[in-house]
Formats: sequence, structure tokens, C-alpha cells
Amino acid sequence: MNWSENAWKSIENIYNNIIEMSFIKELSDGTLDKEKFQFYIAQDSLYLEHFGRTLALIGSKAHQIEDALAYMRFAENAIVVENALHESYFKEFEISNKGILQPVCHHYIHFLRSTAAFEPVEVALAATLPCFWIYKEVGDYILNLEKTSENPYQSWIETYGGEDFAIAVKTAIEICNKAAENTTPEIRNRMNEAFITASKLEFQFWQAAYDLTIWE
Ligand SMILES: Cc1ncc(CO)c(N)n1
Repeated sequence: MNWSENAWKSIENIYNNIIEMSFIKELSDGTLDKEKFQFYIAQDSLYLEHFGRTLALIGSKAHQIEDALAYMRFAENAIVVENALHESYFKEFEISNKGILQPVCHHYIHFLRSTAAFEPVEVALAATLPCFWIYKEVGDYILNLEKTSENPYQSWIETYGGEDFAIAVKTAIEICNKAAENTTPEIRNRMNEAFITASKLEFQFWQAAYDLTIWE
């Protein structure tokens, strides 16, 4: 079993909890409250900016030049393409501004940033993998459910389910597997831990949107 297969096994229960979440269920059938989606998109747009910057930092540290290039492209994609996409959601869902980072998004972003800054690059690569992989699995899962006609969230679903995003995810998985193979057992364990922590934060990110969790 390679590193990523083993890592996915260790988050299988977290993933199963994610697809059972009310947020995901209601997003799939189009019944999610607009206010919860607005909260989610505004936080996610802040998330993507920081995520993009973090991917660029990790790219700058990658051992192999092709991995550096891949991460710099992921960074560009997170900032340019997804922000543009969010601008269209901002209009469609009448969001006037992004607001501030709320607790869970703040936590997730700063976990990624500090991992990228202070941990070995292999661990940082693993910390970013759930952002790719869980979104792909959730996107595919929702796409494969019976479609409700006229789901207002259909374009979000199509961003993460389907071929284009799958190609990026495959590359990210391969980079992590290669990094894991070429490092020590101790760092491999830390990679696994970072992968699990980020997966828990993916769960929390959706839960915070469902509960509209803000600073006290
Ligand atoms: C919180 C979060 N994780 C992952 C993705 C997908 O890149 C996203 N848009 N938002």
C-alpha cells in the first residue's frame, strides 16, 4: 500500500462523516439555506487566497523542479480561477463583501501557513492534500447522486466533481507519494498526522458554515 492509500484509510471515518453532514446533504438536493451558502462562499474566498499563497510557498521549497512547477500552478489556479468563480457567486448570491476570517477558517488557514513555514516540505505537501482530495471525492459523490433539477448550487458541484479537478488531484496525490517514498519513517508519520488534521478541518469548515459560527 502506498502512502496515500494508507493516509486515505486513516481518514475514511472523517470522510464518511463529511458526506453525512447536513451541509453536504442540503447542498446536494438544493435545499441549503442561502445564508449558510453565503457564509461558506465568503469564508472560502478568504480561504482560497491564503491557500494559494501557501501553495506558492510550498512550491518554492519542493525538492524537484517539476513538483515546484505543479504547486506554483496550483497556487495560480487557487487565486485566479477560483477567485473569479467566487466573484460570480458573490453576484449571484448577493454577497457584498467577504468580511473577516471567522474562527474555523482562521484556524485552518493558519494551520496550513505554519505547517508550510515550519515543517519539512513533505509534511506541508501532505497538509494540503485533503483540500484537493476530499473536495474531489465530495464533488464526485454529489454528482453521482440523483440530480435534483434546478439546484442553485449546481455550478459549485460541477467545479469539484468531474474531470478537470480530478487531474490536479491525481498530480497532488502522486507528488505526496513520491515525497513519502523518499523521506524517513518519522517524517512519513508526520505527513500522515498533517493529512488527518487537515481532513478534520475540512469537516469543521463545512460545519462552521452550517452553524454560522463567528467570533464571540
Ligand atoms: C476549505 C476548502 N478546502 C478545499 C477547497 C478546494 O480547493 C476549497 N475550495 N475550500
